[in-house]
Amino acid sequence: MTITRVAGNGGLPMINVSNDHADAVISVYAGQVLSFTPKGAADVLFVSDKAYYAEGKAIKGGVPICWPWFGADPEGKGRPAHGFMRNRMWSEWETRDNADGSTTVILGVESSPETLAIWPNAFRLAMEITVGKTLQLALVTRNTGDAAFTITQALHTYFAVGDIAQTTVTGLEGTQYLDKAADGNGATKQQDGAISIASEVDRIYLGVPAEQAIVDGALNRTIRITSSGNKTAVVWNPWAKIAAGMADLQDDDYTRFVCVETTNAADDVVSVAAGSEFRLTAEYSV
Ligand SMILES: O=P(O)(O)OC[C@H]1O[C@@H](O)[C@H](O)[C@@H](O)[C@@H]1O
Repeated sequence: MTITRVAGNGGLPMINVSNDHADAVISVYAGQVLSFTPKGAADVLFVSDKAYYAEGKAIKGGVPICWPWFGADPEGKGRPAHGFMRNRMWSEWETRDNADGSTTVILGVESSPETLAIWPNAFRLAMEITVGKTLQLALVTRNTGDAAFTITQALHTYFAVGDIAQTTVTGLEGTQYLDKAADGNGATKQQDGAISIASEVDRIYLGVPAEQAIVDGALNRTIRITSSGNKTAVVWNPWAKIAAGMADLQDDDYTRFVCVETTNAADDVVSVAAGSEFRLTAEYSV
């Protein structure tokens, strides 16, 4: 038995996965992976001890899903930042054990009169999660309507680090980025060397390669990220002042995580034709 269904924090439905390779906690609410712990290793993901576990609120940590838009409402209608999937109940669609000892859980949401009132497009959104030696994620958008629609999106992953001051993000050297912590609409800047974080960092990297790494000198480990379907990636750490203003973070939590997000953001807008699907994938290994 690799899967146990439990009432998790706040009574939210969660799936615990435990197999020969790893343990994981997956919240059906928000379609969100909260923990991925390869056997013998520390958790790859960070979740705030002050996270909210309540309908209508986003859980601070793990792998929140931003969909069908990343960041502010693209139409300026006052709808919530990062879309409306990270704060609603999803459904369990499928679970299976695979021949290589990994376990797959598929969660999903289909459009309903309620979602159509927020965003007028028919869809079927699936989050495919495979827990094995690595954590494999696929966010699959199917257009079930009769006209194309566009989306931006993110796997807004909070990676656990031992100490942000001893952490660098590699793989984005030489790429251009939009600096949201300065003037996100200004000219792009070029990444010079590995990214080290010593103040607020909120950047959309453009034209990114398929691999990045988080090199953690405190935990003495490297987390590798391999992605597909994205031309952009976001690196975010709020640093002290913004973290202190977030009720669902402890003041010093900013030292314990970095978000390296696989995204379709900024001008990386995806058009999904009627009847077709789009896959955004990421794989994490340590
Ligand atoms: O606090 P939220 O809504 O979860 O967003 C967190 C951050 O998410 C990042 O992806 C954005 O680039 C930041 O601008 C934002 O502050």
